[in-house]
Amino acid sequence: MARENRWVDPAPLEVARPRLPWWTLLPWKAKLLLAPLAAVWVVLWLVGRGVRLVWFYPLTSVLFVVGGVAYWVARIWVLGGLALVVVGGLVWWHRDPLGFQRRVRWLRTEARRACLYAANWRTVTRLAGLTGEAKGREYLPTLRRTRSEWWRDRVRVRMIPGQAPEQWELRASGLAHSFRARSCRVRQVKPGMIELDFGHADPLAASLPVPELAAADSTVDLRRVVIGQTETGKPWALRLLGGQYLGVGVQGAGKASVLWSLLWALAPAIRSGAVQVLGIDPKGGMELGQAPELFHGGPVYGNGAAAVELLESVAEEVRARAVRFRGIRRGWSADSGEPFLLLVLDELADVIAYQTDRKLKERAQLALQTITSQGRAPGVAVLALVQDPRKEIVPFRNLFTTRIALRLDEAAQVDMVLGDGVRARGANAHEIPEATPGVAWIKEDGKRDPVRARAFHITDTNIIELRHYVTGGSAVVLPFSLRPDGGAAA
Ligand SMILES: Nc1ncnc2c1ncn2[C@@H]1O[C@H](COP(=O)(O)OP(=O)(O)OP(=O)(O)O)[C@@H](O)[C@H]1O
Repeated sequence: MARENRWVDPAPLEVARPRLPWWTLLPWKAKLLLAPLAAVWVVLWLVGRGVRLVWFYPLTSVLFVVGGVAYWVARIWVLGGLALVVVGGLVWWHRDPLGFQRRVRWLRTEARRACLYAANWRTVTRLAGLTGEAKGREYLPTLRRTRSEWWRDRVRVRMIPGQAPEQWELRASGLAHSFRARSCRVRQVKPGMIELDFGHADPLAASLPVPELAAADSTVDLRRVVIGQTETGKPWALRLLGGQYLGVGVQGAGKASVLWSLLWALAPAIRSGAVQVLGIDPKGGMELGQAPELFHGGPVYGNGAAAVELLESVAEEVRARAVRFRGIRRGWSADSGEPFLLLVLDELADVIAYQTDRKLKERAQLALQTITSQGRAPGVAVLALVQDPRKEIVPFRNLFTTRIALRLDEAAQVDMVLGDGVRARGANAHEIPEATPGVAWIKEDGKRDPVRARAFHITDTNIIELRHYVTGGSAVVLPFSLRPDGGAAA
């Protein structure tokens, strides 16, 4: 019974009929007339493919043509020369792989394009769901220019219509795995065009020794204070004039190196009095107490009334300067005759969140909000460091124009510090290895893409050198065991 009811395919051998191109249906006379046009089109298409090939593989094309001509003229010598070049290249690569990769960038670019990206592009984009289909036609994102550096490949992509960079950001991890990279970041180049950054190595893996202190009579450009290096090898510069900085990182993330690198770069201006640094160190002086001479009037140790009063006095100065500048100048400049003020808060949470005295806590929050929101024009900047970025701890994170995420514990913390969507653009501060303190992701207001950089490594010896520099050699540095407070002050 069951057998009789079984469904039988009425046309088991019927397959999808192939769709013939429209021109095959034309009468033969029309085909004859259109034949020369079709021939011209085919030739133009071939020329276009050739030009494209030369554009993407210039070196290989030149070598191919020159090699072919030379081989035709003098066979044996060319073969010998070629063998020598190959063996020489292999020896160089074996002895100095990094130098080889740095110098022979063009070769690497073309080899990686041909063997990795062009070879797998279609399959990977299809499997990653980055292709599209409309009216029976498949749309593929186009692989454009590629550039290989020793630590990353930059791959430009023309997206298909209707696609957004965010769709690529969602697939970034899968793309990295498919193209055998450690990471993949998506950058927007122009409408419809993105650049994928496939990282293979960390250019910030080695710590950066601090440069020599600038000559005492040199001027410091407060719009460009260099405190380290970005992953592309450019200086990591802070725009102190008009900027408010929040640095967040777990214990040992290297927050102090951001602070000391900044003071190091400002040293000539601190020495001349053009910049006055005010400091609060709630950890009893463990950090700022290493160089108290750098701070105008000495740092305040602790988070009590003295710390809050200092904050309030800076807030008052912000208001007073605004009144003094009114109608005379739009913002602070060196010729105003007033020093630029930099307020350094080593552990912000201790001052504005962990206060047991509620009144002090409110006063501290109010003063700091005034400074960060109004300090730009009167020439007052803040560098605040904190371990915990939660809203309950720093309720006014958005008042800091630049946020620096050093190593963090969780992905959610990255969003809290850098803002929504920045992590999707590659800023994985929670993945910074413990072995690279001082590495950070930086997000500046008004700039779409975050930057990855590392601060200079400032040692205890450097800090002593800095103290002598700023005091003109009069700093008294006691050996650790002789310090009255067990190491904090001199
Ligand atoms: N930029 C850097 N390059 C290399 N090493 C660094 C750098 N910054 C810090 N370190 C090293 O990492 C360790 C911890 O650094 P640091 O004290 O600056 O961290 P932190 O975030 O301030 O920690 P904490 O919150 O406990 O004060 C130190 O041993 C220091 O020498």
